[in-house]
Amino acid sequence: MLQLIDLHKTFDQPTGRITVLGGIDFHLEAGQSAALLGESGSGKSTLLHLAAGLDHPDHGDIKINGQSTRHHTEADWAEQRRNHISLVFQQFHLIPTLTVLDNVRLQARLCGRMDPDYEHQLLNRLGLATLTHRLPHQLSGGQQQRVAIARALLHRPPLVLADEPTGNLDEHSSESVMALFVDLVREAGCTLLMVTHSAAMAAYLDQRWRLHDGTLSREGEVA
Ligand SMILES: Nc1ncnc2c1ncn2[C@@H]1O[C@H](COP(=O)(O)OP(=O)(O)OP(=O)(O)O)[C@@H](O)[C@H]1O
Repeated sequence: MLQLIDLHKTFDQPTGRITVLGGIDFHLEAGQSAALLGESGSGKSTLLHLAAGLDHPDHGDIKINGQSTRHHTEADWAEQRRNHISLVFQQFHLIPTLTVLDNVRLQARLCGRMDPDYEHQLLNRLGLATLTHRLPHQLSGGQQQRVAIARALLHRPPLVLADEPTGNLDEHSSESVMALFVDLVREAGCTLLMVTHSAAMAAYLDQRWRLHDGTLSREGEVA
């Protein structure tokens, strides 16, 4: 489903050029979930951005569903994100002028995959059923995160890329929401790559990978 082949990424900084990803190889089968671990600054967000086409590698290839993205234009990537990839990032990127319900429906509408039954189920499971007419600023951080999750899953995208929120939610509520998120991703049959700082969360996923010194290695499989 998602394949990263010899990905290299450097950045120019005032002190010189730094290599963040120095030849990354990674493969995740459809329906599998993987945790991406690593110290702060090890390149986790960079890797996620490359996999989503929000930034591009110096060289290497990203294959999604077996298709190379090497020659993708920005329009191709936008189409890919609209139809095949959902992003759940630390900033929830809700539209402030739209209600909860319209925010939840946003991506499904864009790609023409509305599903009233699944929408009903998602809103209930995520505790949003009574909040559908509110605006994002009338929600807590945790509620906003759950809206972002519902929006990411309503159209059942083949690939979900997630950056676990750390700063603005307390550890307990963050972990319980992310555990529910992983359950929903599994039930929807999506493939998941998730940055997490939590060992408990990582153990909940099928695979664990660690970024260190520009290389990615797989850690012990979870039974
Ligand atoms: N656009 C950029 N220009 C220059 N340097 C960058 C850029 N984006 C990231 N970096 C650098 O690349 C390195 C990896 O950053 P990245 O955000 O991917 O790390 P991370 O593992 O996600 O960190 P954290 O866990 O703190 O979020 C850091 O040293 C960062 O300063």
